[in-house]
Amino acid sequence: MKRIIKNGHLLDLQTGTINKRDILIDNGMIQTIAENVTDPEAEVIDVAGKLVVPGLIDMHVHFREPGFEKKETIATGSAAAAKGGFTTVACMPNTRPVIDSPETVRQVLSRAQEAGLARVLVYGAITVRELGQELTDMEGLKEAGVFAVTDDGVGVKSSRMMKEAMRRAHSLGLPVVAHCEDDTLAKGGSVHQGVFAAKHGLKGIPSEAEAIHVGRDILLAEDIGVHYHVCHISAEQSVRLVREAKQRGQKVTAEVTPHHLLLCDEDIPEPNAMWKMNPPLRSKQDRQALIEGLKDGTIDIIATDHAPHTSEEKAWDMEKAPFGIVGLETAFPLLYTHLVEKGVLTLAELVDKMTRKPSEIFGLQYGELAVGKPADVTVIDLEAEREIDPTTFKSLGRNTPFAGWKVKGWPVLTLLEGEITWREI
Ligand SMILES: NC(=O)N[C@@H](CC(=O)O)C(=O)O
Ligand SMILES: [Zn+2]
Ligand SMILES: [Zn+2]
Repeated sequence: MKRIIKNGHLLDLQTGTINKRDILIDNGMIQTIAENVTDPEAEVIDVAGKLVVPGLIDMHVHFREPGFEKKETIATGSAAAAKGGFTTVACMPNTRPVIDSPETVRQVLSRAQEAGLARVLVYGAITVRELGQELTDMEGLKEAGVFAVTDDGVGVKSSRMMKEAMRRAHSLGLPVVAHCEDDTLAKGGSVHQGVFAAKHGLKGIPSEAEAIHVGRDILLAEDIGVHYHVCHISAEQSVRLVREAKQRGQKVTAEVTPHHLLLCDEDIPEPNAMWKMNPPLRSKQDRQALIEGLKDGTIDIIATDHAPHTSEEKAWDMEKAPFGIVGLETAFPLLYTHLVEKGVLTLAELVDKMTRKPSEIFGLQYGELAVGKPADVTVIDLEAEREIDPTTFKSLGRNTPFAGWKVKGWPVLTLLEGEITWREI
């Protein structure tokens, strides 16, 4: 089937300029991009005045299937992705069973295929059941389709285990993606060790709990040459370590979440698990360092760490409730409103860090609007302003601290390989 996305405002990521263009899609691929395209066989969708960008890519989501289908399923997570303007997402393996076997990888991929609303990439675990005791069969995982390995949810405790994992992953061409957390420092904490923790007498998680792993892993990776990627970077010290490693030419990359870019511990109104996530919201100064790191390229990409939990679990108190907040359906409007409109990032910088750059660092084929590429296209209404209302989410997770925030820049049309996955235009 042919489609024309007509009169869109296409953003040139290099120059930041916007050009009015039509996109002709045929057979799931972009066939033509030009000022005026006509084709009598094509369905025309007029998106006059709306921003047209490559389908957004989120390299860090938790879809909870298999095992925790009350929190999210691959189908509901994919629907949330589509509504949020995402066409490609990468699923973390901390499911039950953990995605540590080829069989589970195949199961997740086939569920994603059935749902059909997002392109789902799958991370395999580094260690069996993410227990840090024994490496997974990375070769088998790769054959089954994983593109990278991680034990997200927990840090890999043993340096020896991490080093061996890096060697094995590197020999297979798999990036090692790390949740950096030294649990001897972090254990029992529910918020950042800082102003808020002190005020409320809560046990804090210090920044070093993250930075120690970042530093350790950079040292371990140096000789091996593996692509090492830091998940949800949150502390100033970690940013510094990644910056230095990059300056030395090491293949190190990092991601930051929308919440760590927009919030700090002082923004937490009172102890309430909607504000509980791992790593925790850190200090104002850390938040500033993340923004600087993103601007100077130390931090490569933005990823949501979409982590749905049930309302029941998130109603528990701060110490008992699970860590995590959802992100797919709010990421773009939040970042557009609070970073682009306020002049912190340009629109081209924001879009780049959510499309082209993730594709580049992980060697994917997506994230670009160009002839001959898969037609992953997201159309955004930059003027539409709405309050964030968790009851309207496609995600089963309603856990967000951003409920009630009035934001602009909502995705109104998402196409995955030319097929409509979200539309309100
Ligand atoms: N980020 C979180 O707060 N929670 C994640 C785990 C993780 O990303 O480490 C989860 O699985 O719920
Ligand atoms: Zn994590
Ligand atoms: Zn995560």
